[in-house]
Amino acid sequence: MKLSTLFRLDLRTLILLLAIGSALLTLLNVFYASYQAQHRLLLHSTLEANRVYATKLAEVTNHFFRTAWQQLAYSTGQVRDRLDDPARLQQATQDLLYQSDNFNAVAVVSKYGKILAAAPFEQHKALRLDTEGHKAILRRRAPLISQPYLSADNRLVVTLSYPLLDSAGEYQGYLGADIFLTEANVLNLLLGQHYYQDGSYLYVVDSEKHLIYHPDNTRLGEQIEGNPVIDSVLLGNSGEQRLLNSQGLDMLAGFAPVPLSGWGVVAQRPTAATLSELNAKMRGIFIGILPLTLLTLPCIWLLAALISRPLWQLARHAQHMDSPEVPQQIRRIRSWYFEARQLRQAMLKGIGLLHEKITQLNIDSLTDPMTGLLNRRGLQTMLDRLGDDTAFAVIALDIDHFKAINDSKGHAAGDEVIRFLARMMQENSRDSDILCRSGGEEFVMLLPEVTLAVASQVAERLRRHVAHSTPPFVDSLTISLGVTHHAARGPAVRQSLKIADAALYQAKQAGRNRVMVSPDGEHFKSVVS
Ligand SMILES: Nc1nc2c(ncn2[C@@H]2O[C@H](COP(=O)(O)OP(=O)(O)OP(=O)(O)O)[C@@H](O)[C@H]2O)c(=O)[nH]1
Repeated sequence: MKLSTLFRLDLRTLILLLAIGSALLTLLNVFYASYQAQHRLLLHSTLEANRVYATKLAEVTNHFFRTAWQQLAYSTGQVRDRLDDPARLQQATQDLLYQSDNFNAVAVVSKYGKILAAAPFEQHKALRLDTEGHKAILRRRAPLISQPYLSADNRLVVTLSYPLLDSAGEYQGYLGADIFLTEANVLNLLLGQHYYQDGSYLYVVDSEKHLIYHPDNTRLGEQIEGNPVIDSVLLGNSGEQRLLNSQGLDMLAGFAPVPLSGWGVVAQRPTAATLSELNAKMRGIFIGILPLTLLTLPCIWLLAALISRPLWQLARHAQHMDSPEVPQQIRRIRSWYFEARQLRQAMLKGIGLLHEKITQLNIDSLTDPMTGLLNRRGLQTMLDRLGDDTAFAVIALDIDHFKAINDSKGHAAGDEVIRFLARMMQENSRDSDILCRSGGEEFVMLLPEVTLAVASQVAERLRRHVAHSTPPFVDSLTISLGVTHHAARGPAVRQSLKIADAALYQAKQAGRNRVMVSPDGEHFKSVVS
């Protein structure tokens, strides 16, 4: 089955579909484009915000280390050359611990690894530290920030140390300040201000990719592999990146290094959380414009219907252009815009020409071209129109000795004489009479609603006029006529025509130039004027 038959689309449906379809498509297009633009903008702004935030916190942390070392440096000045004064050492450690919230524990350690003073854990005094971290501090003899390590009492700790030199510049040990990563500490204070409710969070890694700070405390100390952002920040880079993190989550991350500690700060937000906000917003917009859209669609529908209506009506009438009522119906179509008006005018003109042509063809097919009288087909058509209910008189007539005219004056002259007689017939008849050239020089006249007596007078008058006329090419012209009457609902018309012919024959036989009347084909009577 053809597609066109399956979907019988007329112009009106097509315009409606096109108008509503393009309106909806435009709407969807605008909606999609704005979604895409918002999507790009949101991802970009989230990445940018995270980068700025990570950079800020990295700077704050770096600044903290600088001031912490200054604090340690100041305190080492207090205890230098007094390592043999336990009370003084103890006082200095306590002062360092309590003058700020920066450290969870402070200790003075001798160059042999022995704790000379400790706060708040005074009982640790005289302990010897032999962890790798402390050995490294003693070996390096420089301000250091340790890797996170498990302390003797099972705490995850980072130690900031500052070397203790006597007045001669001789290395005596170090002043160490611990930050307990799993308990309340300065890093929590610095980093914990982050706003977590929108799904974003912050974490810090040390130079060996251990988590030093993370909202999930249980992950502290965990070493993270396979995270491109961590790899980048530990190379000293700062920036922003969309990535799949070590747990396979799509993240929007900003990152920045902490130069003094070699740590990296990463602020990130799950992409899904970011986009869900956008989706909710777009849903809101969609719901917001929905009423207007629903209101617009009927308007578009109405407009499309108004535009298509005249075209649709014109197309419908075009299917019946030959019908006589169509021009009137087309004139009534309200063509309210230029193109429809032009189309209507063109159709009316076309239909007018068509009807003219049809009428002309009809006339041609029923008319004798030489005389303009009806031909045999025309006569039959008129008889059909009269029908059975109309009575009429029949006059059959014929030019006398026409052959002689033809022979002596020529065929063209004979034609001219025939035309002359046709004009005489027209002049001697009424509009309601039916005049026909039934053969070469033979004619028939039907006189509707006319009695035999009147028809006899008409025939006689015509005969007289012809006989007294001045015909072309010949000196005189006479005709013979046979008259009869056809009654309503009478015998067949053919029969009446035969009777008129018979009467004509009798007129010829009786000497021509006369009228012979016969009511029945058996009795004939010559008309005398
Ligand atoms: N010029 C011309 N002659 C025609 C036409 N049709 C028929 N004729 C001629 O008309 C003549 C008719 O001749 P006939 O039938 O013998 O009749 P007639 O000479 O009129 O003699 P009657 O009728 O007995 O008086 C013939 O010569 C036809 O050729 C026509 O259209 N034009």
